[in-house]
Amino acid sequence: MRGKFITFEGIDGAGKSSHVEWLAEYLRRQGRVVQVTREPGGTPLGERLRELLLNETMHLETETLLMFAARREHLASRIEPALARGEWVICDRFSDATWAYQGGGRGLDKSKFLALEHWVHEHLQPDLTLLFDLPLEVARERIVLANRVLDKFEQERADFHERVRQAYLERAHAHPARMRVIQADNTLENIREKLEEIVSTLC
Ligand SMILES: Nc1ncnc2c1ncn2[C@@H]1O[C@H](COP(=O)(O)OP(=O)(O)O)[C@@H](O)[C@H]1O
Ligand SMILES: Cc1cn([C@H]2C[C@H](O)[C@@H](COP(=O)(O)OP(=O)(O)O)O2)c(=O)[nH]c1=O
Repeated sequence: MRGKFITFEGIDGAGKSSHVEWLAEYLRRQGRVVQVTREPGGTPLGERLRELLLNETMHLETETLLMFAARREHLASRIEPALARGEWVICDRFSDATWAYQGGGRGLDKSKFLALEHWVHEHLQPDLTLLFDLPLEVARERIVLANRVLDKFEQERADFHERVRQAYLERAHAHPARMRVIQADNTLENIREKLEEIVSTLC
């Protein structure tokens, strides 16, 4: 049987990475074979593109095309084969991030996003997308506390991140069967309980 494809989304500092490995372990304890991966990245070529995407300034369409180029490679060499083998794939960000960051944040024309999405993965969408949502100030505070080096996107102004957040919520509203909004301004424990409940509906 084909495996399940789960993606994590949300603004920077929402807490996605804190739950990705935890969810993988939770599913492994239930006997699933689980791969954890991320975008941009997930393949040797994708990781090289990630370096460029997170550090170099470039034209918005170049940025969008490189995100989808990395995704094409990721799907072909890693995600699709794993799902076909019956494995589950958990991916830290996928196309909803392009919708939110390049579309909402930077103002990419929606029709261009939709054309690329159709080209790159017309027949595949995640089985479940967990959208970590929280007020911008809480996410910012967490990033400051973690003392992490900020990449190109994290260095953007607050209004950029607010547009990203709103674009994610708009997308979740348009795809209620696939996307579940997690109230991420909550304790790790409460969030994990919620994730267990949601994921149990997939099994
Ligand atoms: N529910 C939470 N409550 C408090 N701090 C959290 C919570 N979730 C994550 N953090 C902390 O916030 C920071 C950012 O979390 P992270 O998982 O890296 O976010 P993301 O991957 O979404 O950017 C980390 O230092 C993490 O320990
Ligand atoms: C997948 C993807 C990510 N991004 C951005 C969002 C993030 O700021 C950045 C890298 O994501 P992420 O891996 O979440 O960074 P970190 O490990 O620092 O938490 O790339 C886009 O702008 N578009 C995309 O399509």
